[in-house]
Amino acid sequence: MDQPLKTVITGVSGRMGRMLVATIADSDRTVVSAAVERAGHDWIGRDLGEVLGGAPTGVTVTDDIALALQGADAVIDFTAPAATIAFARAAAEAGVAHVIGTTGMTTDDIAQLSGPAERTVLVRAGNMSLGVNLLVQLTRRVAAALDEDYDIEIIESHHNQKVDAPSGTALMLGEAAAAGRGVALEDVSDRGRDGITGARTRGDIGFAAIRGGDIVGEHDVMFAATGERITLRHVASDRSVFARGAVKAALWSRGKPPGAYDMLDVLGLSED
Ligand SMILES: NC(=O)C1=CN([C@@H]2O[C@H](COP(=O)(O)OP(=O)(O)OC[C@H]3O[C@@H](n4cnc5c(N)ncnc54)[C@H](O)[C@@H]3O)[C@@H](O)[C@H]2O)C=CC1
Ligand SMILES: O=C(O)C1=N[C@H](C(=O)O)C[C@H](O)C1
Repeated sequence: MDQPLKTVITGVSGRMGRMLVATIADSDRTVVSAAVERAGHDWIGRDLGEVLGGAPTGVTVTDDIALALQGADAVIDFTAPAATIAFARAAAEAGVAHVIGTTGMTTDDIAQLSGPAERTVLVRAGNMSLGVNLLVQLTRRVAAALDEDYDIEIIESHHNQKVDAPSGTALMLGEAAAAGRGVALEDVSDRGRDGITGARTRGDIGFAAIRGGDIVGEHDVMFAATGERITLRHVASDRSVFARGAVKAALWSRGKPPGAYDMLDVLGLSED
């Protein structure tokens, strides 16, 4: 068997960072080799196990990404767009695979990942769960089978701490629906209805975002026509589905050539 994958976790005190530490602790194929938080965070300089309320692990939380990447095989990154761009450059420099779950990235942010992806393996997805990635493929197929008599609406629901909208998953589903229809999402996307909006434009793909309580992540893709409605739905009730997908992507990265990949590649669901 291969040596356990030496994995760096960024944003380690966050909702996903903590879930990743727990997921890796349950695996004999990966170990946390370093843990990163933002400068000034009160976990910096402290033992990861102790700040999580357990036994010491020997991993000291750091804000120095270059140091954290030394000798590592992969970095799993669920943080924020500016941090992720900086980490992509550092991972490319260190030749370490970069698994990105961060959402809310603009087109310009994403363009800044193409240089790093020429130098290392970069896997990025707005949702790392198997279920959502299957839903992406189903959405593309249903959109291809139906014409514009079926209005496509994407409704996402998340917890009250989420900072970006529409969710990364909603945008993945929108891209899939647009691809199924053979159009560019940017040409048909309707993201901000408020006031006297006028009637719906035929062919648009609409987005709606709900924020409340501790909702982990729910996504509906609705195809609404006169007289009938089809809804494809995914409900995440536990963040472990995202963490398991991210760890799978990190393990998959081993030995792969540099390039930009997504979870469809990792899961073998890519149809292109
Ligand atoms: N692709 C997927 O499957 C999923 C993606 N996400 C996305 O992951 C991101 C994080 O989500 P949560 O864990 O819920 O957020 P969170 O706010 O709980 O955690 C983010 C963490 O990143 C840290 N951070 C920010 N800037 C940093 C920097 N420069 N260096 C080091 N650490 C830094 C913060 O201090 C915080 O601990 C969001 O963009 C979210 O949408 C969340 C769940 C699943
Ligand atoms: O912020 C979250 O929590 C989530 N973010 C991702 C997204 O933006 O789609 C994935 C998941 O839905 C949870």
